Amino acid sequence: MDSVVPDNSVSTAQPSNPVSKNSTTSNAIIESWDEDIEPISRLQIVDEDQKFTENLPEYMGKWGLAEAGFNYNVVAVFGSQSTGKSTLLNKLFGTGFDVMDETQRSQTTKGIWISRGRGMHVVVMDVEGTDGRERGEDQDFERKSALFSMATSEVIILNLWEHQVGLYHGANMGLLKTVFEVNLQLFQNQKGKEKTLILIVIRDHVGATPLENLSKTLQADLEKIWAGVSKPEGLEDCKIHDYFDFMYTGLPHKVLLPEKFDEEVAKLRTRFNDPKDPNYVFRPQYHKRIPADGYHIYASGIWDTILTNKDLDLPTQQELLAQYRCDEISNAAYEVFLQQIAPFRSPIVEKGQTIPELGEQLLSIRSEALQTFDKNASRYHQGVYQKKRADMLTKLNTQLNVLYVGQLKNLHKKAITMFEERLKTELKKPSYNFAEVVEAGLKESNEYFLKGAKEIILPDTDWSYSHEHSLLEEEFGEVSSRARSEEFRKMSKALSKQVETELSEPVSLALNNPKPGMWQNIIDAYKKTVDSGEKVLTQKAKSFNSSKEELDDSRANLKQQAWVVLRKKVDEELADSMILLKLRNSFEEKFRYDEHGLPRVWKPSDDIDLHFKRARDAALDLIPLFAKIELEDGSTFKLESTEDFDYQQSLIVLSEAKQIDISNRFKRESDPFYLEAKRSVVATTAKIPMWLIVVMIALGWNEFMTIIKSPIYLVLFVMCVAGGYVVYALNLWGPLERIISAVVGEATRMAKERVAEGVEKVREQTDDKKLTPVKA
Ligand SMILES: Nc1nc2c(ncn2[C@@H]2O[C@H](COP(=O)(O)OP(=O)(O)OP(=O)(O)O)[C@@H](O)[C@H]2O)c(=O)[nH]1
Repeated sequence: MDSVVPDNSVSTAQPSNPVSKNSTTSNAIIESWDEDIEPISRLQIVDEDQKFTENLPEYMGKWGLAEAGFNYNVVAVFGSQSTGKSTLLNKLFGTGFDVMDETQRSQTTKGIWISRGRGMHVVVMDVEGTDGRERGEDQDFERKSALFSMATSEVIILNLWEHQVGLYHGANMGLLKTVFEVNLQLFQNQKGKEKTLILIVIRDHVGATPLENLSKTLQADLEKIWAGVSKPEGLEDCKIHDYFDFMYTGLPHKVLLPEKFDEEVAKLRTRFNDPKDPNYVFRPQYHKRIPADGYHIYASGIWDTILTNKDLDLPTQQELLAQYRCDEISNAAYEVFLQQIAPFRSPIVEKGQTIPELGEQLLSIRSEALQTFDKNASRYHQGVYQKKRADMLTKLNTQLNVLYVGQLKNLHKKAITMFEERLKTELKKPSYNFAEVVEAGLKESNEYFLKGAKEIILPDTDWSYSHEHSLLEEEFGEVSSRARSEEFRKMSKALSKQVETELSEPVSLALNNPKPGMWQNIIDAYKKTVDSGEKVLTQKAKSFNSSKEELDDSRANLKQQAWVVLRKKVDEELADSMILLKLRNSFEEKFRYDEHGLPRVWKPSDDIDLHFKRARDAALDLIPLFAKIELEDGSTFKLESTEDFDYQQSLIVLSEAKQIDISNRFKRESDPFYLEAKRSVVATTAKIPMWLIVVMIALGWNEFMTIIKSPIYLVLFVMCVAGGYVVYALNLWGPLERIISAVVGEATRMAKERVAEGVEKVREQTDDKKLTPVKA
């Protein structure tokens, strides 16, 4: 169980101004601690059961040392039991270690205690005395605590009475042997690199033997002990000074000369807190280079290793500590890093947005995470730190890579959309050069992508956008070729329309005036149209950056398209009804009109049969002319067939069966003309015969002569004729007719009334007669 002495005044116990290793503080001139000041809190880090405390991190924080980095030192005290170790530490550092009650004279310090020096960044360790009286002959804990102190402290205070000097056992030479041995075990591979300072404090130094003499005696003893220490292989010749520096000091009797004692202790304190003191003990070469924030892990790790009796090898321990702490620091920085990049994930990965200056922001977040890591982890074992840093960088980059890939994809999509929209807008404009539009669009979108992609390539990554860029370029190609096809399609459509317009009239004219050179005229019109179409095509093809093959294909396509349009027009013009109309027109022209184009009036003398036959044959002769598109000499226009276009077949306009059908239908249609012609001859022949006219003149001669001879009749006749002429000339037959009918109607009505009145009168008279009584 950890036992901790309660400290109710931690704040007063804490230094208000942490002392820098390189600065002299007011503590340097403090001669003794005010007895009333609350001692600094202390902690038993290893208890009687050899269990390591779990409260060290808490106490390190409480003492204000957790964030001290390397700016702290560790001192431990060794010595026999009840030699005033705790007293000395309390006086020197203002700590509150238990001091033996004078009356009891029993061991007070059990296990290992730790506290902080007042006003100093010093961890003070009070180690159980090594007398063995309380523990019997069990040297186990002595060795373990020596190992622990040596592994964690820079300065070891070796406390001994003056009268013990020169006595092997009395001066704790056995303990020193242990110290030397464990030191060799711990630092065997670091000869000369890390030294430990042993400050030998001779207590109750009365001064009869000068300190110099005492130190010489002690030094000689130490060399002797060193010689007797069994050394590892390869280190047989190593010297004590390869591993240790020694300092000696004496202190007067505390009980007999308390003031002198306090004075000397105050002087001694400057060695611990005044770097300018020539005997300053915390020289950099003694520092164990354990960052303060990792001290608790290191210390507990050392103790665990000691307990399990494994070989305690400090470099390995330092590496282990570095690994543990670097992981801890890395994880903490990584958590913050994850929180910082979280807001980017949704817009990039889920919403497909691009974030401007993403690279800069990600780099800043990554740098911050690395800086946090570097700040705390760089103090640890360099090999481990560098490796962990590389690991962390990889871990950070893995997370950032998701955003990088997402942003790259979104840039890709946006570049394509940008390109498509630009094409769409530019190609809508009235005059444009396709190749120029495509080139400008490509340049703009490509630059956009490259700018964004370069921006998000972070240093210290193997990221590359070349694959995505090549995919983008492929897609650009597809988009532009789609746009080109679309433009080609539009152009072909426009050309087809143009061809249709240009061909429509000549085809219609030629087919409505059928004659042997008809098809030649149509082909000529076709060639002319195709020529002008080809000119447009060639001009546009330049703008499309078309290859020669593409242009040739387009030309062939144009010819074919134009031919299809032509055939369509021919089919329209030579549909059944149209062809019959054309035949009838031709027939009527020859049959119903004479050579001067005047309508023919058939006379009995005319040979209707012959005329009819000629006209009909001429019309029927047109059927084979219409039936096939061929030139006058029987040859055909040359055009290449393709898979879906059979040119030879397209030359046939009317099949054999169709020709027969049209021929029969026409014959039936033409028959009524023959009959009509015949009837019109009969009608002309059925006129009033001459003799009848002569008879009529002979019979009416007397009346005619009467009118001529009588002036009244003549005048009346002339007036009637003139009146008739006026009515005819002024077109007054209608009104005259209405007047006459109105007059006749009125006259009839009046006549009817008169008749009715007459009848009424007659009836009344009849009735009167009936009513008159007969005079008897
Ligand atoms: N003669 C003498 N006695 C001292 C001196 N310093 C302390 N003492 C007394 O020695 C006794 C033991 O003191 P501690 O400080 O408890 O000694 P310690 O070495 O810490 O004892 P443990 O922790 O039990 O090993 C106490 O009664 C002190 O008063 C000194 O300089 N000279």
